[in-house]
Amino acid sequence: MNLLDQIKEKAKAKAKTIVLPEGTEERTLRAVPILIKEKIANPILLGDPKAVKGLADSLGVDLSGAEIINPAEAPFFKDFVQDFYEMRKDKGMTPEKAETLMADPLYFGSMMVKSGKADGEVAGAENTTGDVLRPALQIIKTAPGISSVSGAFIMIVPNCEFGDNGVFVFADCAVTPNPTAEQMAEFAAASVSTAVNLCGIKEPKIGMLSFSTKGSASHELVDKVAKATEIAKTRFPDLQVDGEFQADAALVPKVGASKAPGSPVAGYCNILIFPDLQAGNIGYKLVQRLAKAEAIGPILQGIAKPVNDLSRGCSVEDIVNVVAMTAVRA
Ligand SMILES: CC(C)(COP(=O)(O)OP(=O)(O)OC[C@H]1O[C@@H](n2cnc3c(N)ncnc32)[C@H](O)[C@@H]1OP(=O)(O)O)[C@@H](O)C(=O)NCCC(=O)NCCS
Ligand SMILES: CC(=O)OP(=O)(O)O
Repeated sequence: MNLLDQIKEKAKAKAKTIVLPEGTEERTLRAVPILIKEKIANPILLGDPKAVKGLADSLGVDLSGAEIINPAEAPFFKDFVQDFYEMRKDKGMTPEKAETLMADPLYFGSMMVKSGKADGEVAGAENTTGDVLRPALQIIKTAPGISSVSGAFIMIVPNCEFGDNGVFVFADCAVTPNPTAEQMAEFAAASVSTAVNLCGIKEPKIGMLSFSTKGSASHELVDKVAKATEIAKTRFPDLQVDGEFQADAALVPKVGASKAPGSPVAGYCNILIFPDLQAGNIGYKLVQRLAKAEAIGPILQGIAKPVNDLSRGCSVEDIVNVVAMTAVRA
């Protein structure tokens, strides 16, 4: 059974409820009957039921079995507004603003997860990552002991001898534009949990990426990655992590042995931690498009309850996969 099928099987066993705030988005609607038929999750669509059903009918999509909730008309809407106001009043929130924001499906969806009315949330087929993440970060917040959320992609590269038989975790590809060395170290630790729990990778090996390998270049950007490597080794002594590495030194055994002799992971990395979001986001999209890799994510790591974003370029199948992943983590 391939990795995606394994994840779907795990999701089926959990039968979780996943809220999909983009209830009038075509690919999301097309994903719903697949989720129901394959019993991957119980989906809740947000939006005006008339508009949601109208679009579904025009697309020939059967929504039987899916719950549809119009945020402003939900019986618990006022409670959500009050809770959100209490949560944010020290940050300048007013009752009026809380009411307006809670009518937005992305805020309402995060509140459903926070309150336990849904086990997880998936959005981002039509909204930007920033708009999906902001309510999640404000309402659901980070898991205990974690200060920064990151976004990982599971990359399944066809015909690839590197990584874990072509399976990799890439991070951060979605959240923090310019992480500090401390944040990069946290992303490395969080990615191990994604690699082990979602990908079944038995020996996670982390490469901290740069344009330099073990001091081959001198620059403050390289210093940040070297520092992140040291912090990761000190703060998380069980991790198999090394750097700074160029991508070839991280991935290719021969190059790793020649550029970073003696490194326990050079040439064998299956988790790649990027030095900033430009590199991470560009890197995953290049591998996805040029190597025809399956890119599943971004999977939000370090958040207290599972919320996952989608790329606006996602397919119906991508939505089904990310919902399955979300259900497994719920
Ligand atoms: C993540 C992001 C949305 C943060 O939003 P923002 O509105 O610019 O930032 P703010 O600094 O006001 O943060 C909003 C809240 O999120 C929290 N936050 C921001 N980044 C965080 C992170 N990495 N981890 C945990 N919390 C974070 C802040 O602490 C703040 O919480 P508070 O309001 O309770 O104090 C923003 O950094 C972003 O847009 N990132 C890039 C996303 C993107 O375009 N990715 C590429 C495509 S996938
Ligand atoms: C993850 C990502 O890059 O999302 P989008 O393509 O929607 O910007």
